[in-house]
Amino acid sequence: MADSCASDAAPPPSIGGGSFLIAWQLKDKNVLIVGGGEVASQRIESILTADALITLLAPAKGVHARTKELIDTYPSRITYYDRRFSGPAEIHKMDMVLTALDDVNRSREICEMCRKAKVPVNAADIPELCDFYFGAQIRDGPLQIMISTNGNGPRMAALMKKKIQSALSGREGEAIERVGVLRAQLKERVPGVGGALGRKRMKWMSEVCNIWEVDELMQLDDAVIKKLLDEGWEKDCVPTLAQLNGQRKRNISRRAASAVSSDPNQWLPMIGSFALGAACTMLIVLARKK
Ligand SMILES: C[C@@]1(CC(=O)O)c2cc3[nH]c(cc4nc(cc5[nH]c(cc(n2)[C@H]1CCC(=O)O)[C@@](C)(CC(=O)O)[C@@H]5CCC(=O)O)C(CC(=O)O)=C4CCC(=O)O)c(CCC(=O)O)c3CC(=O)O
Ligand SMILES: NC(=O)C1=CN([C@@H]2O[C@H](COP(=O)(O)OP(=O)(O)OC[C@H]3O[C@@H](n4cnc5c(N)ncnc54)[C@H](O)[C@@H]3O)[C@@H](O)[C@H]2O)C=CC1
Repeated sequence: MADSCASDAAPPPSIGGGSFLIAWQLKDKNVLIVGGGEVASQRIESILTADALITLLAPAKGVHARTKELIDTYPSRITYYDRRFSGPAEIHKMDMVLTALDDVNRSREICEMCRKAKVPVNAADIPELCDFYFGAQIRDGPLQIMISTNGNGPRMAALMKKKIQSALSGREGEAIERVGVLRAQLKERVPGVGGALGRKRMKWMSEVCNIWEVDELMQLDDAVIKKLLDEGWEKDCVPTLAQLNGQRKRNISRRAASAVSSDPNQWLPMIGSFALGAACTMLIVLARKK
């Protein structure tokens, strides 16, 4: 009986086949990089962006100029050893291991050691042994966009990056930084986690982000933030920047603000019906003229 039920049931919608995208917090964590070539230099730069502590193992004669420059520039972040990888003891205190070697067998061995020690590993030359992949990156302050083709076409990831970059103004990072400050000050004003208050705070923050344009969010300095919290949060509404600046006397209500802000599905049909109505009227007028 149970079997026949199971066979009648529709198969679940396909959901797998991707990788898990996360923003890994590596600050002050230990990352081992084995190899010092050009690929290693790119790895070092990515890892430095996340404020990790790097241990670098590579014989000096194979160290790329850019790698050398990074070692010299960030001595407090990179501990460099002029030698080869020696064995499993190297990975024990590590939170992450990266290999960028011209020796695929050694790379494979290091991956196996890491798997045994349950330390996440990326081998630049062996995708099938990687616990995670690097991706093309767009960075603008706190805004971080990673493009991954899941191992299918790294060059395509670089090209997609250019496309996405051209759709951005370059001001989003600063706007997001200001939103971060507003968010922190709101939490300071109304502390607490979860519950009805948490829901109200989240709804209000979402509304601000929906209504205010990127260029307006950039103007959220301390004075504007205070005003927005006093005139908005405290009065249970989300005024626009123009309204905050007193360009219109009356604050729009929270409901009205939502109606303006929310999705175009609400107002596009209205514009459509209006246009259709206007077109019909014109046709009637023209027909009458004939
Ligand atoms: C699986 C992965 C593992 C990992 O490195 O984590 C991997 C593996 C390999 N890449 C190889 C080749 C190239 N890699 C690039 C460039 C990038 N590769 C990156 C990531 C990744 N590369 C991971 C998957 C990411 C994804 O699928 O999205 C980027 C996105 C990020 C970064 O490296 O930081 C960075 C662009 C960043 C930017 O420009 O912004 C270029 C182009 C170029 O240099 O311009 C080429 C030559 C052209 C080509 O092959 O496309 C080869 C040798 C293949 C061979 O021997 O034929 C292997 C090994 C293999 O595939 O066997
Ligand atoms: N994932 C990616 O995006 C890409 C991956 N690759 C692959 O990445 C690997 C590295 O590429 P490059 O940096 O250009 O190579 P490279 O030849 O410039 O550098 C290799 C480095 O590994 C060091 N090394 C070799 N054996 C070592 C050991 N046992 N211990 C410590 N260091 C050791 C060398 O001294 C050298 O510094 C290659 O296998 C290449 O196929 C290449 C291009 C892109």
